[in-house]
Amino acid sequence: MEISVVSLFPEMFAAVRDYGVTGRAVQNGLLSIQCCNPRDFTTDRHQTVDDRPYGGGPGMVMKTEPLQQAIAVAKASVAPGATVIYLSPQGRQLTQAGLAELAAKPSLVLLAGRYEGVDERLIDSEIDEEWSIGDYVLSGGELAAMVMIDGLSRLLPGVLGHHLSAEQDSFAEGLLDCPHYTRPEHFRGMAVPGVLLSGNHEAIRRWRLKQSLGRTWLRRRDLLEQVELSDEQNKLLAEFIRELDD
Ligand SMILES: NC(=O)c1ccc(NCc2ccccc2N2CCOCC2)nc1
Repeated sequence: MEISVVSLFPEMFAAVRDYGVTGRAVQNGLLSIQCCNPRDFTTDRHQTVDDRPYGGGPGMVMKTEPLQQAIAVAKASVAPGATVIYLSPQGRQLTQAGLAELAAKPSLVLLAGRYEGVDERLIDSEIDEEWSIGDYVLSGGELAAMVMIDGLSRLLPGVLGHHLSAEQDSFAEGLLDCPHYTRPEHFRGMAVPGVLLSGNHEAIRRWRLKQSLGRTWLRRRDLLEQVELSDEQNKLLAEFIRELDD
């Protein structure tokens, strides 16, 4: 997957390009992340990328010319047919399903806005999709772009070592994750659930599924309503709920 980001702060993207799962994906050639800075496309002495808003009001708006030139260069630096995405609070809410859609695309250009945002005419003429990582306001689109990059890169073939962890990613099934444990076996007087020490992989699979179902029921009933449960899942959830009263 080729990604080119348009941002006034390209150095920020070291956080995904140089570390962890995404950093390894870049090293293995499974992901490429390039940056294009609109400031490099200014012609005035002050390298102006923003201007006062028509209609008055606080803050500044990002100018169209530097952005359109940066977007043109960004599109030219990735495979043709790139989807141009704008990260903003006004966008479509990003979910695991949305990430799966994005991970299937050959290339992306991500526009990270600053100031109070971008001239609407730039959005109308250059942006294919507007996405939001959640209902909150950030100082810029860079962190939202990195959240999207991280989430979709985990879905690229070959990025996660044991593919199972992506499949077992309970969020991929629409459920919350089960609890996890590692050594020591006793910590502050708390033991590890016995089933996890049993070596009985089928019992462990059922226990983990039951925990995912139960946690989703307790913490995110809204997610559970979107999931079609199998007979086994319904049975395990009923057991979990019954055991709550014990
Ligand atoms: N939820 C998200 O995905 C998200 C994304 C970006 C973002 N901020 C950059 C931004 C981008 C577009 C429009 C306005 C703004 N803002 C600029 C700073 O002032 C507030 C408005 N915030 C939250």
